[in-house]
Amino acid sequence: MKTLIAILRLYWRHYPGWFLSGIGIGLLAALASIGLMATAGWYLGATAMTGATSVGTTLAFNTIYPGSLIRIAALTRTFGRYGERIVTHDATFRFLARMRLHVFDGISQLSFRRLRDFRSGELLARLTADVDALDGIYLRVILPLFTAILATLGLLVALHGINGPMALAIAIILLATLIVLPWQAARIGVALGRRIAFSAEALRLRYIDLLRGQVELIMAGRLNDQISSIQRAADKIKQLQDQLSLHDLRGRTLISLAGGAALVAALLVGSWAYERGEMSEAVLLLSLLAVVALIELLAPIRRGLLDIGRTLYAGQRILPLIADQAKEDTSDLEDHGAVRLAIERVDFAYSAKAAPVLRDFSLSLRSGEAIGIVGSSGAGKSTLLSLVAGLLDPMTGRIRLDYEDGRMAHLTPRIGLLTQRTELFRQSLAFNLRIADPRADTRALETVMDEAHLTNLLNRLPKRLEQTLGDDGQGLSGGESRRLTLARLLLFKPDLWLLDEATEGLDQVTAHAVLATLRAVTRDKALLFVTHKKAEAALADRLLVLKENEAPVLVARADRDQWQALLSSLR
Ligand SMILES: Nc1ncnc2c1ncn2[C@@H]1O[C@H](COP(=O)(O)OP(=O)(O)OP(=O)(O)O)[C@@H](O)[C@H]1O
Repeated sequence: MKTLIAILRLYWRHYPGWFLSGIGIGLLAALASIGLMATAGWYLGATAMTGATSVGTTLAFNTIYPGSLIRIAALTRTFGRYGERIVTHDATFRFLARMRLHVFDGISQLSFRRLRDFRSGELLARLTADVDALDGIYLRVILPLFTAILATLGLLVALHGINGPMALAIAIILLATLIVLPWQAARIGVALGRRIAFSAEALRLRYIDLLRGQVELIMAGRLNDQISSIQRAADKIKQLQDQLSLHDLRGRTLISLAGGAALVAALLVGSWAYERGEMSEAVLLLSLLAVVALIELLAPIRRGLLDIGRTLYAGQRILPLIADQAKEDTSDLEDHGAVRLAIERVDFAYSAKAAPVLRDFSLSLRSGEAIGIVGSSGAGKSTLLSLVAGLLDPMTGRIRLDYEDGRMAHLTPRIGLLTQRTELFRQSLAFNLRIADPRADTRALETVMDEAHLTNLLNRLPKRLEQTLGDDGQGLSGGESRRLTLARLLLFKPDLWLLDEATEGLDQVTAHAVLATLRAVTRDKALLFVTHKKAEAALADRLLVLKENEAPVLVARADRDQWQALLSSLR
């Protein structure tokens, strides 16, 4: 129930007008449908009785008014249904598109640690299948339910005006149907829908495992096992869907029975009223056909509620991802000003059981300063960069990065991280660069390519900046890929630069050239970098030495002897 309310609140918050107009137009179409049947019933009854009683006598019967009413009702019903489809589907698609963006924003803000908890393909399922499943709540549950309840109440009020006892008899049967059947359908739907969604997820993940690990599965002779497990998941879904269809069929039968009961009750009470002269034949026929039209409105509610489990399950999985996205945009800011990084008494371990990588660790860094991190492999150098970049969360303590100018305190400084792993997309070179600045023109792109010492590469590519790259930068050498991500950072103009072995894998000449660029562009920025190389370490004002199970040591350039000894220990 909480999930249902949360989804409806989201819908209501973004599209209250569409939400209400959909129900309004749906109700209009439903009332027109009832009105059409009722007027047609009255018209038939009245003409029949006119024919029966007019033999030998002269009876006048006005066919203009009922004929016009029937036409108006028929047109209203047709246009109402069309309008309702347009409005409700448009609103739903807008809602889904917005939710997809919210879910994506939520995913992009997850810490690295939370991201690792998801299996591959799971996040894609959140963005696609789960968001799509939300369409059912409004279109197939709220809309038919509200329309049916309001139309039933409207008809009962009208019937009460015609004949109280008849309205009461119909009210008892229809209201009981409107309570019992949806409740029972929702109960079955929640249980079965959840199981179907669960099995569909298992099927999807097993497929992804099969596709990703095909070679390993073949080598280990486990391909058939994996295919059988996929088959089992598919069979399970079919079995559950058959159960759902069976419940749907039963529900339809029950609705037909309830409708039949309401009709019989209306007929009995109405005939009784007719015999006592309280109701004409035409009005009796009108009432009966109005009830028939109303019963038609009840069937869709049940089908929608049977599917509700799938929707709720999807809602439960994506609602936690939809965070409040009220971030400030700093993309328009030209002059970012000075920043200050403060790492205060941070403890970090990869899991509760793992040994801590950092213990009670503090460090501060300002714009214009450069700290190089050196030390043994596995000492936590990359981990420290990930913590500062916000990819990992400290267990205790805090890490703050702020603009020194108090007027910019509400803005988030830009962090640029260059790691060993480069992320390049199967898109043009220009696209890959413009991720950092969508408004950058060709000249700006060529400038950063030049600064990253990639002009030779650019000249080699037949389509230059429009050349499409392969997945993960296929077609480029490792060094070129890394320099391309460096060019992207140059375009991004971070306030804090985090570099993890920036010149690793580059030949000496290129490494020197890249270092010269880095020195120039980071001169008035804050720079924290990991290195094993003497030439790179010489860029720093202070060197942080990290060693496993030892307290970190900070060596300043002014401390000449220690500085020299440290540099000469590097290659
Ligand atoms: N994702 C992870 N999950 C669990 N443990 C990890 C993870 N990444 C690193 N570690 C562990 O944390 C410790 C610090 O690793 P880190 O990569 O920060 O070291 P490093 O100093 O950068 O090493 P190197 O110089 O070899 O790159 C190591 O013991 C490593 O095994």
